[in-house]
Amino acid sequence: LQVWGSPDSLHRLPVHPLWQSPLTIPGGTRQSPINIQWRDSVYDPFLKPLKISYDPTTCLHIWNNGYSFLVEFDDSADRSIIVGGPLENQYRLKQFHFHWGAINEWGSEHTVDSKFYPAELHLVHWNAVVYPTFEEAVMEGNGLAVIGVFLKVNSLSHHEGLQTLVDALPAVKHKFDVFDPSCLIPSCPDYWTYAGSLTTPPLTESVTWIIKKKPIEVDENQLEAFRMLLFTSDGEEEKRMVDNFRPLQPLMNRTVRSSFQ
Ligand SMILES: CCN[C@H]1CN(CCOCC)S(=O)(=O)c2sc(S(N)(=O)=O)cc21
Ligand SMILES: [Zn+2]
Repeated sequence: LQVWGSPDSLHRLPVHPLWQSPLTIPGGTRQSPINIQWRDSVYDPFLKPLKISYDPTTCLHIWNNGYSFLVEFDDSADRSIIVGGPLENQYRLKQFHFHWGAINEWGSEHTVDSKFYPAELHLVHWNAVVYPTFEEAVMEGNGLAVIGVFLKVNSLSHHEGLQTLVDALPAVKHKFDVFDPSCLIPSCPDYWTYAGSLTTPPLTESVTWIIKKKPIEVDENQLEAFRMLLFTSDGEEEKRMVDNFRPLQPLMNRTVRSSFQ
């Protein structure tokens, strides 16, 4: 158990079975997630705005992979891509998924000034300009780019776009016709960026992280719908899918840059 917060608060963060074994990469120097200390981030005026162009018809299906639920996209051509920001090439959208907690006190993977959000969205893209397959890109330092978006609970803000996903959750093996994930990304262009890794096995140090400064707002019922999912499959003793976030990793010799002053 990680003790979080001041001793008197004695918040005890759960360590999910996925992370009970000390899953560390021997010699890892750029692991994720990390705490983003706002005042230590360095404004980089040469960072470009991130350009996002997704084709909603590339959306394939939503499913539960035992770690999260994810929506996968047809990445056989450059139809849903991001370019600009800290990226040297354009990257193709492969999938997006979420991480969340059992309660609203925690759930995100990254923290900002040591504050957790109740959930975090990851939009995963790969460098198809340089690498012939996604599998190869997963192993290379500039192979992946993941956009992180924090979710914040505001009982007055029902998120229309998220509701489309929430409606599909009960039958998670659900065919999707079209879904445009840009509706889940805040319009505010501000982001932090740093060199990191996958936060699940294989934990490869292949991710350029782009963490949006502004969260999206969702309502309590929408987050509760995430917590109804299961880690387990039919016939197994039910285990609710919650707290599927990796513990914070050391910053080591890295600087987090910001696109804003
Ligand atoms: C449960 C496995 N999660 C992996 C699956 N992929 C990598 C492995 O691919 C095998 C060829 S991935 O690149 O889609 C990816 S991104 C993230 S995260 N949380 O860091 O945004 C985790 C994962
Ligand atoms: Zn993730």
